Amino acid sequence: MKLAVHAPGRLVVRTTPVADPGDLLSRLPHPTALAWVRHGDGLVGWGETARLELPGGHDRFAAADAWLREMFDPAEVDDPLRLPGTGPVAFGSFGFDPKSADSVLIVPRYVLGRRDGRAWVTTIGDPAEDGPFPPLAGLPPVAAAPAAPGRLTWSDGARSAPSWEQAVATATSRIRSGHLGKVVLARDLIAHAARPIDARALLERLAGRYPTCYTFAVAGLVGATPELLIRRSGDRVDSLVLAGTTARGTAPADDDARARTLFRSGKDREEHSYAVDMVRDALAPLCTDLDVPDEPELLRLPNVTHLASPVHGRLAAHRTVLDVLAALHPTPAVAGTPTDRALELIRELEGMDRGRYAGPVGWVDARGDGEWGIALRCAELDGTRARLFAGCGIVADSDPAAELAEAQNKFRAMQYALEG
Ligand SMILES: C=C(O[C@H]1C=CC=C(C(=O)O)[C@@H]1O)C(=O)O
Repeated sequence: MKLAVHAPGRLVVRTTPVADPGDLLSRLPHPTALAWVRHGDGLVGWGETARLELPGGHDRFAAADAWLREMFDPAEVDDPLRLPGTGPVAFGSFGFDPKSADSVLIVPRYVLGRRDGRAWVTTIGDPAEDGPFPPLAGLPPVAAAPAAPGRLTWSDGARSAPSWEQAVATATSRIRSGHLGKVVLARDLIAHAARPIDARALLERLAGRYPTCYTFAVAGLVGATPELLIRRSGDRVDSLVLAGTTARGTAPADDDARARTLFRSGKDREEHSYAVDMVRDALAPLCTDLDVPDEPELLRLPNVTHLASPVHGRLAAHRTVLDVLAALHPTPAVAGTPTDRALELIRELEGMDRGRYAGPVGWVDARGDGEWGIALRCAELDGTRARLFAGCGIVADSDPAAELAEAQNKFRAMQYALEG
């Protein structure tokens, strides 16, 4: 089922410790950036040693895992650090819908990483194809500042605001009639820029304003997501389940009042509990210990406050991060409950293909460690065009106008990144 656009022979991989690089993103030499950064730590990559584009299907995670193992298992690896993210890695971004053909994995030629005070560069190549392959001798230089996209004009995506509100109203009536419990409906918005959009300019702005989020770029999908779908480090797994949202207040007292209202809101707690229950049910069979909080906490971001449940577990047997995310995706934070009915309603009501928005995005290494978020607060870049996405969980009591306002607030992360 797989279509390998470019797969090399035997890889030679060298990881070398380096001095603290400072801002990882500033060292990306081209606009075709790969990135996964939070609080300054993470991985950035450039160049392309191998690429896999996958058609749709529920088995796309297993196919990706098998392809990586075929390539990474026989690799000649020199990795004195042996940390999550050292040695060979792939960045990836999967289509949201199992019917979508948009999933992509990229093994970069160069990776620069930092984790807990240690930094490294990794060179990944195929000497048979590339000739003698020079590893990076040290830190790559700081690149010239990327150009901003310039003047922007905006247009609706698949649905205008009133048409999307109508879709939300239809969803609430289906939910009230007992057809399903929750569905997440999204809309898209198009930005047209004066100049080709350089992902690096957006990444810098997002990482500066949203340091607690995971700022990412994979094959033109760029964003800063607050939602960690799964992190695997050895037998430990962590997830941060988000669902339930309010706008930030204009002053501290107003902000606190909004946060309290969110915390007590039956509608938002219902939205949240669908997501937490599903993550618990998906992880429980895979874990010996699983810690799921009884009550959510509040996660405050510059544009919105979310209900958040941090989940931690220990894997019972060897599973790669891709095995675990296959069990989790799509959660009710982005699809709904029950999943199949929610997916059908999304296809019927959104009037668009989500592509990789709301799909898993992140990285995986040869040991099966990795970090994957849900691709939210993001845009798909194509030359001078950016397609932004935002979605909202809909339950029986959802109000279309309030959901539209919530989607506008979620768009603000990428609007800020583009507009500065
Ligand atoms: C679907 C999105 O957000 C999800 C994550 C957090 C809160 C959500 C909500 O309150 O609706 C959504 O479930 C999005 O940002 O596009």
